[in-house]
Amino acid sequence: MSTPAGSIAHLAVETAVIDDIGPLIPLLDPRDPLLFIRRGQGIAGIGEALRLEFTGPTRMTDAAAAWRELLAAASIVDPLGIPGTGLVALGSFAFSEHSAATSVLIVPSVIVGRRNGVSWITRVNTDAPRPQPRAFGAEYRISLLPGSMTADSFLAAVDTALERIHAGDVRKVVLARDLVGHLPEGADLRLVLASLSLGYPDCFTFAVNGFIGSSPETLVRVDAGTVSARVLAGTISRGADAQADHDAAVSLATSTKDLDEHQYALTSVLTALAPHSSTLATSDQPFTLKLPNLWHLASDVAGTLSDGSTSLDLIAALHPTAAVAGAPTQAALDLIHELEPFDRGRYAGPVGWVGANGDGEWAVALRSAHVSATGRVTAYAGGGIVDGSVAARELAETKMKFRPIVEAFN
Ligand SMILES: C=C(O[C@H]1C=CC=C(C(=O)O)[C@@H]1O)C(=O)O
Repeated sequence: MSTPAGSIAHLAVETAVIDDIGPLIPLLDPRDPLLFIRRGQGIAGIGEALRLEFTGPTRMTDAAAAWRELLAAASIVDPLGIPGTGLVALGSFAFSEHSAATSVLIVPSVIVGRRNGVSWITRVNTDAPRPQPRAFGAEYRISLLPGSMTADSFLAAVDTALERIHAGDVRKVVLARDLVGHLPEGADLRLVLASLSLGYPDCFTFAVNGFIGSSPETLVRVDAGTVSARVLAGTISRGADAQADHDAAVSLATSTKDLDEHQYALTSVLTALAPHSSTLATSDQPFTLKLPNLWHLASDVAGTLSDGSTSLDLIAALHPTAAVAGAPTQAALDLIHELEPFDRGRYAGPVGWVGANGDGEWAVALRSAHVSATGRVTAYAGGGIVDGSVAARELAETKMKFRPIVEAFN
């Protein structure tokens, strides 16, 4: 059951164009940053005008309903009307309906953004001045060490998953493991965000309510009546030189095991979006997406929205895709619950933003870490297990996927 923490307030929202805002990360709160950017474009939030909290199986549909209610009571001046201007909430949702983690929509008091050379500021119930960059705090390094799922227990869990696949209980299941560490007193989280956005510019670097990361996967984007997604599943390490790198990409693109793993994820996205969109299209074959740490099999999906769904309605319809759960979905979720000794929290859930017209951009929260109020850091990475998977290779794959977060904290 979801429980919005605050009553739906009246929000007075005003967006204005400003001179180039410059880098967004130095403007953020060092300990409680709010951010969603890719290639330096996107939005940053300072302060909180409103926070809505949700839990349980209806956390996303409740958020969609609360957002509609909020909009009806808001007055919005938005001369720009481009993605990210006007009333915007940043959000992050728990992976599991059983999670103890709270899902949130946060309307910042001040939002600054940049897109296609245009910078803007949005003020919500405030006449606060334009935020100024603040010097970064002292550099720090922390080690992230195995948490409740050790390497050995991960190997055993993958073998159990393979037995269940061979028994016909499930066709694909995504298993993750955790790494933990502790921040020094007063640590500036913007240093981690700066490192992620510099190292992984093509990923969505995000920070919402103590949850940070850099995800390559677009769960859904809704923009002026169009809907799109980038589905990822299937992974191989980058080669040590140009030839080995090329060979790695070719071997991924022709691997039956990875193509199967990818197809489950793609089918789950197409099935979830079909009732909401016409002209839904994707390529015949996935392409290989190059990231600094690995190659992924990727499919871009695009269509026209046919039923006026908001981006929040669509994350509710899509989550969890087979890129982070498996197939069939419920059997995979049950197996994840059985084999993973932790609550995923908001790892692998939707993270992104929604605007006043319901448009928005949501990533699958991968390559991420939760930072608790006491400074405990918990990072997660997982991989899809299908017939043909090998436990030791899956463990190596999680190491590759941890690299962005491990290196950003180190
Ligand atoms: C579950 C994760 O990645 C997913 C997304 C891309 C590729 C994946 C894979 O090849 O297993 C996973 O489905 C993760 O990064 O923790």
